[in-house]
Amino acid sequence: MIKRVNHIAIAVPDLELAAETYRRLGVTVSEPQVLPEHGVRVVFLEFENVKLELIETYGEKSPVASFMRKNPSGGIHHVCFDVEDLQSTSETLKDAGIRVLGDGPPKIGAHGNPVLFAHPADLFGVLTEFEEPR
Ligand SMILES: CC[C@@H](C(=O)O)C(=O)SCCNC(=O)CCNC(=O)[C@H](O)C(C)(C)COP(=O)(O)OP(=O)(O)OC[C@H]1O[C@@H](n2cnc3c(N)ncnc32)[C@H](O)[C@@H]1OP(=O)(O)O
Ligand SMILES: [Co+2]
Repeated sequence: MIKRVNHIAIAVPDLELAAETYRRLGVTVSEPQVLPEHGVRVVFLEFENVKLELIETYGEKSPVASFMRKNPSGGIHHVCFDVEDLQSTSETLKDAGIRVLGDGPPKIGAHGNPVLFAHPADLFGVLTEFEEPR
């Protein structure tokens, strides 16, 4: 089901400051993207072997707001895996007793691909995102 790591996300209190910090460390940083449907602003850090996603809360109902209240300096927020088929992934997760978050169809993520999230309490304390590359 899981093919590879797509990205690791770090929640930050100030996206511009975090982006500038990584630029100074020699990292290629994308332009900020606003994703109102996900309640975040995001930039990507490009590495040879993996992408990192820096996320900042956006809007009144950001799913990251509560995490930031508990972790005001920021912290590792989620890991994302590529999967072949999101529908069968959703069914496999549910069969394994792992809660899939949200009740509608998968949202489109920052890369233009459908994504879903599984509850951190059911995956060893790690919020886990699954993405189907198209
Ligand atoms: C950029 C777009 C997209 C992409 O394409 O890559 C993204 O990545 S968007 C990223 C933001 N979106 C999401 O996070 C969506 C899924 N998340 C959620 O639905 C919620 O955040 C949540 C996981 C259900 C938590 O909701 P919240 O309102 O924060 O509830 P609580 O504060 O009560 O948390 C419940 C429980 O879970 C623990 N928790 C919360 N967040 C995390 C986390 N990131 N990692 C690990 N654990 C987390 C929290 O501490 C609570 O634990 P207990 O206190 O033990 O109950
Ligand atoms: Co993500």
